[in-house]
Amino acid sequence: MLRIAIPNKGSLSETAAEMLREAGYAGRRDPRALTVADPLNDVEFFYLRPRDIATYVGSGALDVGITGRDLLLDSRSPAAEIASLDFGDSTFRFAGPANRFTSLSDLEGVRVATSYPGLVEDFLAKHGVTAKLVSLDGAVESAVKLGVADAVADVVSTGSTLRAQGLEIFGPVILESSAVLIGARPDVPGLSTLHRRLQGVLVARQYVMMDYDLPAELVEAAAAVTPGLESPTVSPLRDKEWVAVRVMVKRAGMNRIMDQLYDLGARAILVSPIHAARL
Ligand SMILES: Nc1ncnc2c1ncn2[C@@H]1O[C@H](COP(=O)(O)OP(=O)(O)OP(=O)(O)O)[C@@H](O)[C@H]1O
Ligand SMILES: O=P(O)(O)OC[C@H]1O[C@H](OP(=O)(O)OP(=O)(O)O)[C@H](O)[C@@H]1O
Ligand SMILES: [Mg+2]
Repeated sequence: MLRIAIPNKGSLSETAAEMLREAGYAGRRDPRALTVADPLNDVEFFYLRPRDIATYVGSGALDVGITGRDLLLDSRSPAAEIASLDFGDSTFRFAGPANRFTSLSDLEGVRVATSYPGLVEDFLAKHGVTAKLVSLDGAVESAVKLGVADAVADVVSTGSTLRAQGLEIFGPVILESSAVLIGARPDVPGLSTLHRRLQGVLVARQYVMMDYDLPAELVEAAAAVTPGLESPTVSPLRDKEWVAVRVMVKRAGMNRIMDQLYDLGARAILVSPIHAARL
């Protein structure tokens, strides 16, 4: 039985639960439940604070988990990232009062508030800067105005929280984060199935199926536009001069590709969603 840690609340919880549901796993009926058994899939879910998930997985108490890359690094847990899950994107940055700081070295000896002290300490140490970290639980953007710190290091999504507190980003990007699947033992039974299922959900979200009809002599030119993952499926049509092509394309670029195919001579270009996939 694979024991899986997933966020019980916060920014990552809803999408993580949705991905697992799309991957065919059982979810919570009671939103306050801390565990859910899914014997049909031979897994058990543990709903935990995202900040604690790397600790549980790193200690071996649980096999795998879904958390943020920033939270994983901050925890200094020995758990490793297995795959990025393409949601919960954020950037981790330094910020300070407008015009006060320009580069990382300006942080030398300065008070920096953060709720990710492990992550920030490791980053500063790597760059040879010694700052005084002020560890806070959240709302760190208020720390400067309230006088407990000179700068902050925090998760930035839209940047509106920083702006509202009169702070500006400076210095290098500390980390580009996203939700990740983590584990401590790559060979744990059941992990490869979970990983493949989650990848199937990502593929179903990122790709669409494209069908089109094409004069047979244009197959090579069309394959250059839509190479597919392995190779496009080309089927004969009743009219021997035409073929039907079926191929997966990235959802994000599909309209540009349809235009290119149309210009090339393809007709009846149809797009349909992929509901599930195993590649
Ligand atoms: N706008 C955002 N605000 C906070 N965290 C975000 C945001 N977007 C993505 N994340 C990611 O979500 C994870 C933090 O989730 P977590 O549940 O710990 O904090 P939270 O959503 O801020 O909830 P809370 O503040 O109630 O603890 C991190 O990996 C972070 O990078
Ligand atoms: O760039 P933005 O779109 O403004 O988002 C980033 C802010 O959102 C999060 O705060 P949250 O609401 O989770 O509160 P917290 O600081 O108490 O965790 C994060 O800690 C930042 O403060
Ligand atoms: Mg928060």
